[in-house]
Amino acid sequence: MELTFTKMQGAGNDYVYINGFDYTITPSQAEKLAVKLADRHFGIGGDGLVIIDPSDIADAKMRMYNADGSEGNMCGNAIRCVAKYVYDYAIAKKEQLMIESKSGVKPITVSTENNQVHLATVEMGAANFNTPAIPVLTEETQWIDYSFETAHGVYQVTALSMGNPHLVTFMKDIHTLRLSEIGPLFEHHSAFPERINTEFVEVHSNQEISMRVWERGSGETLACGTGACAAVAAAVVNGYCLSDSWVTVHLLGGDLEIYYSKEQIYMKGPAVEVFTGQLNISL
Ligand SMILES: N[C@H](CCC[C@H](N)C(=O)O)C(=O)O
Repeated sequence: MELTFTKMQGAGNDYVYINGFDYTITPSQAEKLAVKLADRHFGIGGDGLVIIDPSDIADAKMRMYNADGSEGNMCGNAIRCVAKYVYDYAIAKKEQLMIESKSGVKPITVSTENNQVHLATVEMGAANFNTPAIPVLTEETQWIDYSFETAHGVYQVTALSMGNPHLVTFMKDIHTLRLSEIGPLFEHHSAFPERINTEFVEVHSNQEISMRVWERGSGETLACGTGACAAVAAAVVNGYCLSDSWVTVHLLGGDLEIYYSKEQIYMKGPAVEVFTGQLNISL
């Protein structure tokens, strides 16, 4: 099957995008395709695969798959790129877009230059700290500054959902972390029946943090949009950052701006097309 794809990245979190308006790809095909195309040696290379489908309730629908083929419910960096694709390729040439995801419809405002999107602001919804909603298997109703035991020692963690599961821990220096060793201990821990995305955060001020992320199904990525929202939400409830103000999040792949309130989180960041291509693939 001849497939046209588009490679896009948001703060270095890169995915292969396929236009589902042109191709019908079943969930099981998408899971296999994600593993094949995400491979950085034998495929196109990326943190996963995103399929941009028609939607009955929004301008388009995002289906996101991690590099291991597992489907994620929401992806912040990818949804900005989906909005870019929908605008740039005239699926919906509007600066206020609605993009459907598995965790609801997200309103997105795009900023354009030369008739192309370069920046997008997403209404990400509210953080949910209730452990059953994340999910976390525990007697506790919330894990905020919770002492969490791993094979690598005890970490003070905060758990929350941004439509996908996140665990946030704060530390003095994130750059000496051996993430490939400790990331899987969190991702595959028995407390997380659906696994989990984990953010390791260094606080610089009440409006500036840095973070690294170990993503469920993709390993360490250069950025994670839902993860940046989770990091700021956890920083606010733990008293490190200000509520109702913008916080700059420095990630390995670039910066995201996050505005936290109890009711709504906004994420602002870049959306970049890297290249397009064709490939022949058997589904
Ligand atoms: N990179 C994405 C998050 C992917 C989450 C995925 N790893 C999962 O929840 O399974 C983001 O920018 O929000």
